[in-house]
Amino acid sequence: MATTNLSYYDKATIPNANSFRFGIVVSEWNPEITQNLKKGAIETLLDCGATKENIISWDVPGSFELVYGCKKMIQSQNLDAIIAIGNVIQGETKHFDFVCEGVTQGIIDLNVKFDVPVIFCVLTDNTKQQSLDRSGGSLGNKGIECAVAAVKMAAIKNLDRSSGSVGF
Ligand SMILES: Nc1c(NC[C@H](O)[C@H](O)[C@H](O)CO)[nH]c(=O)[nH]c1=O
Ligand SMILES: CC(=O)[C@@H](O)COP(=O)(O)O
Repeated sequence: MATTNLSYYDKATIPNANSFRFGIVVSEWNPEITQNLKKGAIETLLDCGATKENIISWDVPGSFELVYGCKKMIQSQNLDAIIAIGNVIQGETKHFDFVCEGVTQGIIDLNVKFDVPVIFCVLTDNTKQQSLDRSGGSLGNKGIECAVAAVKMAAIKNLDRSSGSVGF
């Protein structure tokens, strides 16, 4: 099923983020897209209770470098979740496939190797219009969706053994 609305969320189902520290790593490729994703993510984190002081942001050259940037951020910062933001648009060659596979597998590896949830906020689109539609356009903003995911996963990260289910 195609994406319908990436921007809707119900704050009643989201934990308060006021005690959580968030990282955002942003690809510089397609900045018109990635900066809108970043804007949506930050606005949503703040709306969910996060403070500006608890949100740190680094830029990397391209989506392929998101993996290394997130790794270094995990190793050097005390974070509860990271949002990896990128936009890969199909070109003439198979390079799209390798970049998408590399960043996807790399982020999976980070979630397995380290104890900080890394949220996959990478648009992998056939056309620029698809990216525009999903970064504040007709289909909403993937950055909003991923910020909500980051808050929810930060809550799970901070569960202690005595906690029960996390009711979202
Ligand atoms: N074509 C896109 C790229 N390509 C660059 C790679 O991400 C990487 O920086 C390069 O291969 C050097 O390692 N990156 C994107 O984020 N989006 C694209 O559409
Ligand atoms: C998606 C990409 O990696 C971008 O560089 C497309 O380049 P190309 O047209 O050479 O496939």
